[in-house]
Amino acid sequence: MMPSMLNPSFSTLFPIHSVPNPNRKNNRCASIVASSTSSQSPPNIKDEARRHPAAANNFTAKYVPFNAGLDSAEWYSLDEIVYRSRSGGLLDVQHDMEALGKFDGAYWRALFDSRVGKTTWPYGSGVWSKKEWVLPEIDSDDIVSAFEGNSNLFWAERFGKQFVGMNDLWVKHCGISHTGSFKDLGMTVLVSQVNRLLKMNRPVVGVGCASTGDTSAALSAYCASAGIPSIVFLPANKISTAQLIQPVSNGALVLSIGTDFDGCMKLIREITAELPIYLANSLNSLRLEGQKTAAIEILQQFNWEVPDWVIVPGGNLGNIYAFYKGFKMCRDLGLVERIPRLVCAQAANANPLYLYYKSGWSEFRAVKANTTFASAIQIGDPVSIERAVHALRNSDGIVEEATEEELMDAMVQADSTGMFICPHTGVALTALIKLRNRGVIGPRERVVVVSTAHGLKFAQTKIDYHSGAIPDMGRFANPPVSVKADFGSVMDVLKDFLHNKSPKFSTS
Ligand SMILES: Cc1ncc(COP(=O)(O)O)c(C=O)c1O
Ligand SMILES: N[C@@H](CCOP(=O)(O)O)C(=O)O
Repeated sequence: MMPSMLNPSFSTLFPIHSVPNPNRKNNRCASIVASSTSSQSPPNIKDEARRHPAAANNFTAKYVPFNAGLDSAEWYSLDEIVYRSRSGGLLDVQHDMEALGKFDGAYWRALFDSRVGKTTWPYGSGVWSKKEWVLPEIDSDDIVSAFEGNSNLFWAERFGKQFVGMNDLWVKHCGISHTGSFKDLGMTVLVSQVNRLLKMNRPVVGVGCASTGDTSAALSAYCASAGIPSIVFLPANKISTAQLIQPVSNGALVLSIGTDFDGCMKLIREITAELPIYLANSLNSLRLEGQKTAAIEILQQFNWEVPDWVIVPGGNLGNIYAFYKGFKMCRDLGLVERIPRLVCAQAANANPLYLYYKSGWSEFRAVKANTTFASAIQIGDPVSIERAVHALRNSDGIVEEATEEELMDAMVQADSTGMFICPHTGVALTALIKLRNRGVIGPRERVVVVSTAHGLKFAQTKIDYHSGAIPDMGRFANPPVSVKADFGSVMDVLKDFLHNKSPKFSTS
């Protein structure tokens, strides 16, 4: 690897510029930009980016069969429409690591750090701030972005101390995002590439996915933003109202189909093989290039220190591999020296990976996924099973599962410490509780739990828990108290409450 002294400085190669205020009079940049825009329109951040093109570099990426070596004879340009290898296996996006490795870890750390918190197009996005590692060849003009990523990584102090006896527990809140889940990270990449393909007149009439509610929300939003038709296949009555209204609002063609997610996934694969509809599920390895940036962001937020464990809820199983890939690239390119141990957490009602893990990776069987409150991971035949196994085996990883009561109680307990998490994050927290109880994770280890969606998408599930509507559940319910509208009745309730909270408190 080239020592940093020999490298051109990153600010020479990738200049960072402040963005002019298009409304400001006598804007210094206005006259320069005017030549590239219509005389009527004020300059915007894309115009500004055009004025400062990144220096030419030789970074490239291509599709290869999953797990192929660096010299794979089978490969495809990212401008081809291909989801499977010749043998029908998964694909992976392979970067030119030799070209990237000409710059040392310090260089990449400084470059990525320099882009955080800016509005420079497209680097203000947490995904596109790592553009060279994501889609190095795409023109910045073709990118469709809502400046996703850069999600908060917060210290879960009270949950850590009270429920798992830990002082160094963190939550990476990928649900605080444009459409309320981590899917935005992958969808900005996929839809940007489709935007590019359309400009190249490639045969694409729209983009489609099967979904348990979050992929469809992200797909419809990014497509709507770029004016590209989107089509979503949803299992009827199996996603939350908040998730359903997202693609409806964004103008997608919404098909509510009388099957489960696995049935929808099978259908979309058949349909995209027949019609020029581009497939947006994580079977398409482009998505994972965006999702892997959450792992890079975690390292960055810890000032490039590596946590001991990262726990990720798993369904179709693309994300666990995306995390592995992000961590591995950081290690291979010298940004950090090791990778964390990964835990994939599944709902016991939809646990094919867990069963495979328990069999010592000897026998994989798809299952019929049963209904779970963690509805976005109600998946029995995950498309990325090989990717997940690779990630876990190479990170000394573990698979855990959570029953319905465990995942709901964990969610509610986390909420009681000030979070408002989704049930899938409840699955991940259950895995943490179990691994702490068994002593696998130590009290002083640094753990990151990945929160994958916003709790507001699952408000009804929380209402059902707290109102006692779910049989045999609700140990930690906190239902509203109905009280008559008079001073005495309100005082009675408050005295009772304060006395129970603190027996020392006495109002008599
Ligand atoms: C909220 C949420 N959490 C977790 C997952 C699991 O991610 P993956 O399918 O990549 O395993 C999904 C989607 O599947 C999801 O929507
Ligand atoms: N939870 C997902 C399921 C599909 O996963 P994908 O990553 O393959 O698109 C969803 O929200 O649809």
